[in-house]
Amino acid sequence: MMNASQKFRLALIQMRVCADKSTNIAAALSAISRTAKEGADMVVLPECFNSPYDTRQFNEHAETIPGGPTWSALSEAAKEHSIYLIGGTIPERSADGKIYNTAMVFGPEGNMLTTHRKIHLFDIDVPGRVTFKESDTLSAGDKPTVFDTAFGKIGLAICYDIRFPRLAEYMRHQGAKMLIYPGAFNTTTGPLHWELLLRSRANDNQLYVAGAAPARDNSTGYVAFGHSTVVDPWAKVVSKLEEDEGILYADIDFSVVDAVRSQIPISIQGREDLYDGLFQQQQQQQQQQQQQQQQQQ
Ligand SMILES: NC(=O)CCC(=O)C(=O)O
Repeated sequence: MMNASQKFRLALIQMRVCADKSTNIAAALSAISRTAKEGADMVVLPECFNSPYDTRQFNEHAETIPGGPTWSALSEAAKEHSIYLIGGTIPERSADGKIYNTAMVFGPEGNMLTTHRKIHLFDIDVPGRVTFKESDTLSAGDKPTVFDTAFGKIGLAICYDIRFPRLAEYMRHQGAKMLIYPGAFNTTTGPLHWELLLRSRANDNQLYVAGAAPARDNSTGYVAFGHSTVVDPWAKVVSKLEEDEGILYADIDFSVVDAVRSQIPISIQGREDLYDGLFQQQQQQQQQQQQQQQQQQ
């Protein structure tokens, strides 16, 4: 591990996912071991790396956290290689029988630091292009996640969560210097929105943003876009993969976050006094209009 406290080497694993859970876990472990040999301090797996991204398969692949085979394998890998490991996501079966799309985070001693349950479920319908309804089988999380590392604080959210700027803003206010999104965008929205969203969240919040995706497999029902990407606090893409399997490395320096925030100080220039009043006014006007409409009916 690098010693300078704000600098570290990040690795994103863009792997192919198949229907067999143990094959997926073995592939992840082998890639993690490669990243450790290349000096990675923090490693990120993609969304849904132990199961096909398919609502009909989540139940079969779901496991409890802690205690399931994926949890054990990742905990041991983090400890063996002395890395921070963000275990992409897996379908998690909770004590009350619900299933969540959940990311696990392990520290270099193999201890689980936190989990994040996807807050915004991916329910969209673009006719003839892409229709997906996570809420058919998944439940939504209700807690933003920011965790401490030796390098600084990191915010964690999952794929569709990236479309919601207020969640990112909240994590930034909690001290995050990087946002990590394990994500599986698709070939319809990916080309238009994936990089745009990663760069937008970086630009809005002046921090690093990393998106770790599964590799593309054209034989599956839902075809992932790939293109794992790291963006810096200037909103510049520093490293990006195409659609095939691969590992993306980026050398991160959190002092750049502080530099950008002091050079372009938007976080202290916002006119919250103005917006708060304007939003309240707008809400009052909408309520009045609704009341008038109800009276007229
Ligand atoms: N797995 C997801 O949440 C996909 C999100 C996505 O593709 C989008 O367009 O948003």
